[in-house]
Order: sequence, then C-alpha cells, then structure tokens
Amino acid sequence: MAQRSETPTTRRVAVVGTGYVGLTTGACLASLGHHVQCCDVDRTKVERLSRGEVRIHEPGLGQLVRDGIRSGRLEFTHSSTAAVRRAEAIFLCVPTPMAPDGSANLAQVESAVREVRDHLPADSLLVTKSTVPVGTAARLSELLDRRDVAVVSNPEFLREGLAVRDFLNPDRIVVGTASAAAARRVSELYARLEAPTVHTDSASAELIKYAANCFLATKLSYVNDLAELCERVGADIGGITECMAHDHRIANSFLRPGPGWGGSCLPKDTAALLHAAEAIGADLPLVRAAVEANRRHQRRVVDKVVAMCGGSVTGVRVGMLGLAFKAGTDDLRDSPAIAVARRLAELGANLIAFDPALRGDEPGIPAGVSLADSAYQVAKGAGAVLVLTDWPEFRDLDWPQMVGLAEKPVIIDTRNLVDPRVLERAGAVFCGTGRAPNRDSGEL
Ligand SMILES: NC(=O)C1=CN([C@@H]2O[C@H](COP(=O)(O)OP(=O)(O)OC[C@H]3O[C@@H](n4cnc5c(N)ncnc54)[C@H](O)[C@@H]3O)[C@@H](O)[C@H]2O)C=CC1
Ligand SMILES: O=C(O)[C@H]1O[C@H](OP(=O)(O)OP(=O)(O)OC[C@H]2O[C@@H](n3ccc(=O)[nH]c3=O)[C@H](O)[C@@H]2O)[C@H](O)[C@@H](O)[C@@H]1O
Repeated sequence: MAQRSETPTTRRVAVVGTGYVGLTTGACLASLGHHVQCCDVDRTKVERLSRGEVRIHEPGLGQLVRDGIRSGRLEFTHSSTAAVRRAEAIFLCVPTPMAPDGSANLAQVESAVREVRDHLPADSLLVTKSTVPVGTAARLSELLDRRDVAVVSNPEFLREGLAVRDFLNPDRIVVGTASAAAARRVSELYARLEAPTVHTDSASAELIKYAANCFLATKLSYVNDLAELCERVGADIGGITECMAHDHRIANSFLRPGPGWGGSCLPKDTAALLHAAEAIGADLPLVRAAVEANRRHQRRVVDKVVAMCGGSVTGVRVGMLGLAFKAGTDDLRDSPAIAVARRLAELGANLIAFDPALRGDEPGIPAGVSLADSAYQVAKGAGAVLVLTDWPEFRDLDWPQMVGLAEKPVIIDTRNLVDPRVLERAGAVFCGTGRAPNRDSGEL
C-alpha cells in the first residue's frame, strides 16, 4: 500500500458511459484539474449533459458538471472514437448487468472496447471502472490486441446518493496491473486526493470489488436475520445493533435492518461472484445464504402487510412511502420496495406511492402503482401505510395527521424510521423490522 505523494499533473482523460459512475468520474476528474471528454451512446443524455442538465438525483453532481463545462475542462460527445482520440487514460464506466444465469454480462464492456480499440493513442491506458469478474482485464487485453496500451483495473466503491463525496474522499484507491509504470500513471490521476492506494495485480483488483460488496450484503442479511429472530423472541433489534456497534471491530455501519438490501449493484454482484465461483467448482456458502435470506426478508414484508390487513390485501388501498432502493437516490433498479409493490399488486392491493426523488417518468415503476404528490396524499383513505425507503423526511412527517388521514390506522415501518411512541399516542396499530408489533391488527 502506498500513501499519495506524487505531484499532481493535468492529464487528458476520456470516460466511456455517463451514468452514476461515469458522470461522477468525469466531473470529479475535471474538478481535480484534468481535461475530460465523456461519451455516451445515449444521444439525448449527451445533449442534456452538454447543456449542464443532470437528470439523476446525485447531490453536488449537477453543479460540478456545470463548473466543469464552464472551465472548459469537461466536454460531452456521443462519439467514443472522438472522445478517446487524444486521451492518455480511457475510463470504462459502462453497465455490467446480471445475465439470466446470474453472471456479469460483459457485452457492453466488450462492445465499448471494440469501438475504441483502433482509435486509442499509442501508450494510452484503458482503465476499467465497471465492476467486472476476475480475468476481464486479461480478456480485454486480448480483445484490444494492442501491445502499446495497458489495461488497468481500477474498481469504484462510491455509493449512490453520495457519489461525489465518495469519489473525492475515497477510503482507498485500487489500481490493478502488472505494469508498475501504468499503475503509477493511473495513481497520478488521483494525486490530489488524500487516500491510501493499493497497487495490486488485475485479478486481485477485480476480486476486491466483489469481495467488498458481498461482505456488505452478508452483513446486512445477518442483521435482517437477527431482526427476524428478535420479532420471534420479543427482543428489540435497535438496542442490539447499538450495542454491537460499540465494538470497533464490528463498527457502526450497515447495521440498520430493513426490507432487504437492493440497488443496482449488491444483488448483481453477489449473483456474479456466486456464478464465477460455481463455474470453477468452488462455492461461497455464506454469500449464497445471504442472497437466499434476502429473498426471504423481502417476502416477509409482504406477509406482514397481509397479516396487518387481516389476512388479505385484495381491494385494500396500500400507501407506500418510498420506491427507491434507499434514501438519497432516484434509482429503482432492484429496489426491495419495487419487489414488494409487484407482489402486493399481484395479491390485488391498490397501490399508491410517494418518493421525494421521483419525477414520475423513471423506468421501473410497476404498472398498477399510482404516484402521489405527497406523503399525506398516500395516507389519505389507506387501509395500511408502508414505509419502505429510509428518507429522513418520512421520519419528520406529522404522523398523528398521517394516522388520522388513513381509513385504518395500520403502519408497517420496515425501516424503523418513525418514533413508536408517536405512533402509539396517535392510536396506530404498527409493526417494524426486528421489534414486536404494538397490538394485534385484529383489534381494529
Ligand atoms: N451505480 C453505482 O453506484 C456503482 C456502479 N459501479 C459499476 O459501474 C458500472 C456502471 O454502472 P452505472 O454508472 O450505475 O451504470 P448506468 O446504467 O448508470 O450508466 C451507464 C451508461 O453507460 C452508457 N453506455 C453503455 N454502453 C456504452 C458505450 N458502448 N459507449 C458509451 N456509453 C455507453 C449507457 O448509455 C449509460 O448512460 C457497472 O459495472 C457498475 O457495477 C461501481 C460502483 C458504484
Ligand atoms: O458497487 C456499487 O454499486 C456500490 O454498491 C453499494 O452502494 P449502493 O448500491 O449505492 O447502496 P448502499 O448504500 O450500499 O445500500 C445497499 C442496500 O443496502 C440497504 N442498507 C444499507 C445499510 C444499512 O444499514 N441497511 C440497509 O438496509 C440499502 O437500503 C440498500 O437497499 C456499496 O455500498 C458501494 O460501496 C458500491 O460501490
């Protein structure tokens, strides 16, 4: 491990793909003084970004993009060949979604490499930021067939909703390549950041990313398993995780129980690691169990709603607070809230939802879910209100008013956001995750 000490140098950089990772990478590298050309196959996105319009909910990113454009250091194009032509480092930030068999689908990575390979300048660096399985750097080197271009694995660890902050304040920077010179050149791009840099081989760099995400998923499934146990034995998960967090070896993060973990990465990355292990005859039983537990935790939310509605949700108006996979983002990919909504819709519930980050035209909102303009509209006439996303503004709602607006005062708070004493005083029948319900819903 090396501590940063290189003199910052301004470089010409290209970024392929302008999603959560690519746009953040491009805008942040421009803010660090580099000249960045970002490209995307989505022409509408490129046109919007060229005008400084950022459509994803990511604090600080819009301003950084506009500052970059104004400084002349950040540009957007739909042509990958134009973007890479003069770049010293080309960052691949394209999607690696889950294939039907669970593996990482590398089609977009490979097609991006095919597009640019004959246009890369001599002695340039192809830097993989997309999350890719072990062996991808070696495979891309073959596909490139350019001895003068080094392929470097540089996985990204940012969280959605905190993308800019995480990129500019990373816990670590990982640079995987057999070439010391290439590693030094990639590290120099980050020289203005204060972060430990791990220089390693490309296979280890690729695996570090999966190792971290799968560890986080496993930690969360363990907490949600404990929460399930708490409900059965009458213990309170809140006090338990608080005490666990005092132990610095466990630490105070990723201990909040909820409706199961989701998002664009933990589900696909756990599946991809399991698939990669299986392909070589290995197994990761802990990760497998974490994935299975997560399915059960999402199903348990639906079971609770049904039980709290007296055994059936058919024709029941269920109000949903939150559709995104967590607070701070508008991303609906693999959101537990969406999985719960789909199942409740299948069971015949009438669903109305509010999420503060959604405009309403995002892909992924299930048919049968109507969107409300406010949380209070969601509560009005509801047979049950379900808190699914941990937006702080949901905690701060006027809960006595929410309860009063509902047809039945039933609250299922999967994130344990709302103060139970407030709900009790408001006369609600409620349950959370990992704590006993205050009353039997049959008392309604
Ligand atoms: N979303 C996240 O928080 C994180 C994602 N990652 C990884 O980063 C990669 C990208 O993820 P996101 O940014 O979430 O994806 P995204 O779906 O938000 O954006 C990807 C962009 O790439 C564009 N694209 C696809 N093929 C292209 C091509 N050939 N040329 C130019 N543009 C192309 C798409 O149009 C899209 O705008 C994935 O491998 C993901 O696992 C890693 C860390 C965090
Ligand atoms: O590879 C990626 O894409 C990224 O995946 C995650 O980041 P992200 O998907 O933005 O979401 P997290 O903040 O990790 O949350 C994941 C899920 O766990 C849930 N969660 C998280 C923390 C917690 O205490 N409880 C809990 O239920 C969230 O609600 C969410 O559904 C990782 O945290 C990032 O380091 C990684 O770069």
